[in-house]
Amino acid sequence: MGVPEQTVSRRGVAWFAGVEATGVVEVVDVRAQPERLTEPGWWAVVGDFEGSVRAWRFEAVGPAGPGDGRGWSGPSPTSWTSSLDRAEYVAAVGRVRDHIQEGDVYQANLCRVLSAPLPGEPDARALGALLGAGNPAPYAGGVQVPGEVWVVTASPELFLRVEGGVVTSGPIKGTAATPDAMTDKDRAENVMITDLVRNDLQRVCVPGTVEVTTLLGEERHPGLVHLVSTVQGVLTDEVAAAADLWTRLLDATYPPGSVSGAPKSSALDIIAALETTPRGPYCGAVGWIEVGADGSVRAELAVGIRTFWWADDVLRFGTGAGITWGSDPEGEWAETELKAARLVGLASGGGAGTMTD
Ligand SMILES: C=C(O[C@@H]1C=C(C(=O)O)C=C[C@H]1O)C(=O)O
Repeated sequence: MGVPEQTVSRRGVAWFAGVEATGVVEVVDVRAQPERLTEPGWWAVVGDFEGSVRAWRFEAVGPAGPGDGRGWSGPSPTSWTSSLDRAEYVAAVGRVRDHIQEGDVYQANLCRVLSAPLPGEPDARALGALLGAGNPAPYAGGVQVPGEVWVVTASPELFLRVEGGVVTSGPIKGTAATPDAMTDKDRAENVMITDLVRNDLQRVCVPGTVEVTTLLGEERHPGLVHLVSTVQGVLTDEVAAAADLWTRLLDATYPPGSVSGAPKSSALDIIAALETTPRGPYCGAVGWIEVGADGSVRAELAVGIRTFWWADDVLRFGTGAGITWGSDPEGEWAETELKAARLVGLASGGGAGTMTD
């Protein structure tokens, strides 16, 4: 990995937002030991969609170089398989629409996980460099601690930023290949989730301070366009000063609304019933938390979409779409293909796409 052996710390690397960190000092379960994240330090964070959120404290933190993608040797483009194939995904979209008709939910984000065999722990930083060159993303980064975590993200979506006592979230809903292909259905999807995120943030913010500062902003990302809203609020003094700040923030907001659905609890039940494999870090949280010497907290956690993770000799990547009553099942399948094609192509050595049906 090009990481120097540390004497007191374990081997590991994390990179986010122009920072590269090496040498792992400790790992904590964020929800069970939130007070550990009030001590000064820089932490890399990875949360599974299913609920477990861990943070690794790093010893040495400095500016990140561009990295070198030449060390990456990915799976063959034809070796990927999907947890739900085209027919199964289309049928599951129909089931979500049945639930919408029944009044159980008005949106659910339905996902599938692509996997490909990749024996031997690969070099996460090398994949990060490759994606950085071929698919730049605002929340790009990654964490590799051998035997503990291996995640590389090209996420375009902000889950939580905390800075100066203000919490910000940037829910994305609405995906199209070009701006003119964005429909009323995409706008409706976004508004539903923006409202949900407002409600989530309200639980930890001073009443009246939660605002939608951008509604339905259009953002271009490599190969696609998204609708992005921004919601922010002022943390209550009690929450901002709490030793269990991170438990409170996560209890209010986790898992992210955009990759769950609305109402969130019903959407989570439907997802658990229809999806056939855990999402893991996909649709969870990936990013960093920095606690200053004065105890001040800065953090930026992305929604773990457009994200690769590796374990047990298998490389994985998730892709999904928000389903509403207005969904066309084949169109939603196509949207999941669009979200995966470029990144999976890059990780497969610039190969021919996802080839999952
Ligand atoms: C689930 C994914 O994306 C989510 C769904 C989106 C949508 O339906 O438009 C957009 C961004 C994400 O919140 C994914 O990229 O895999």
